[in-house]
Amino acid sequence: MSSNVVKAASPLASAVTGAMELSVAQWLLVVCLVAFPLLYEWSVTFKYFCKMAFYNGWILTLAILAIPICAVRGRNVENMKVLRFMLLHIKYLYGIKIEVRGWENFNIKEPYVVVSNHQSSLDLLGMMEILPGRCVPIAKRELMYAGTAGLACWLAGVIFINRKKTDDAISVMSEAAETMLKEDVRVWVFPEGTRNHSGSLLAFKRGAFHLAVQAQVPVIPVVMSSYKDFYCKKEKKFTTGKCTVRILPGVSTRGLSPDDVPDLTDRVRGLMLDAFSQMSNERPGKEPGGGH
Ligand SMILES: CCCCCCCCCCCCCCC(=O)SCCNC(=O)CCNC(=O)[C@H](O)C(C)(C)COP(=O)(O)OP(=O)(O)OC[C@H]1O[C@@H](n2cnc3c(N)ncnc32)[C@H](O)[C@@H]1OP(=O)(O)O
Ligand SMILES: CCCCCCCC/C=C\CCCCCCCC(=O)OC[C@@H](O)COP(=O)(O)O
Repeated sequence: MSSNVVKAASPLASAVTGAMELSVAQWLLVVCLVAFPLLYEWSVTFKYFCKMAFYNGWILTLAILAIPICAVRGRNVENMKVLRFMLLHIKYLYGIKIEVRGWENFNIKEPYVVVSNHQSSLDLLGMMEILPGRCVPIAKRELMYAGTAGLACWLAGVIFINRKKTDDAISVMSEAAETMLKEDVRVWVFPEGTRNHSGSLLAFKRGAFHLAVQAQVPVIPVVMSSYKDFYCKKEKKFTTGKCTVRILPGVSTRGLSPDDVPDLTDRVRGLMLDAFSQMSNERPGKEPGGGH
């Protein structure tokens, strides 16, 4: 009988002895492996930071793969297709369903300027979902220095502007107007100029509209519905959810001059604001037309 007790106790004893032999680093690893999933499930804030860190980290990692592929062609807007292809799956990783409406409005052969609202870096998902061929975004210069992502963007022909130097930004955009026509390129601009998660649209900067008038090409407004139901930076909330992307009919600039830019800007912003409000009223749990 005593030998049975010894037999039964020995695995336990060896487990206890084994545990006592763990180094501090191994203990820390065990604690982290247990604590991480618990914290992830219990803390909305912890989940938010993990998801955002992975989002940025994953993009930086994917860019490592994209760089050699893009480098073969050199700096070329066709490389944007490579970035798009590499980023398209991210919505599945995050359980974000994207519904697109108005595809037909992109059926224009000539170049155009796309203008869209800018809520967060998550806009990249909606943008990649619908990015037309030969279309490059205008981005703040700081993004060029975002490690591998910056280099990938540069190789894909992203147009960088220095927001602190208006004259420089304007001359880069004037060059872009020429490039659009000479090289059949479309340009994507966030006319709010900065991320805005206020639930409305900021005043629009006029650069995108000057660009369209200078090149005499249409402006195509794109509106991404509010992320409020699944993402909120202030509340540190990031769950799964649905986003609707609406491509609105193009607005012609034919015959317009720089004097018409303020009016054009207001008109396009008005159209986008209407669409944004309408889409906000269609949010799950809300009756279309304003009910709660
Ligand atoms: C595998 C993975 C790899 C990684 C992949 C990652 C891909 C990422 C790509 C996504 C990138 C997204 C990046 C988003 C951003 O960075 S948003 C921030 C940058 N974008 C903008 O700022 C665009 C909008 N800004 C403008 O258009 C501004 O007008 C700007 C030109 C920048 C100037 O701004 P500012 O200094 O604030 O001045 P104003 O807007 O007040 O303008 C001053 C007056 O100048 C007139 N103006 C403006 N532009 C022009 C022009 N082109 N020609 C002539 N005149 C112009 C403007 O009308 C003002 O005059 P008035 O007041 O009207 O008299
Ligand atoms: C070695 C350096 C490493 C730096 C790491 C930087 C981390 C960045 C990592 C990945 C980049 C992800 C690309 C996301 C693209 C979205 C760009 C974006 O949303 O920019 C914000 C800009 O529109 C407005 O900026 P502000 O709201 O004015 O601010």
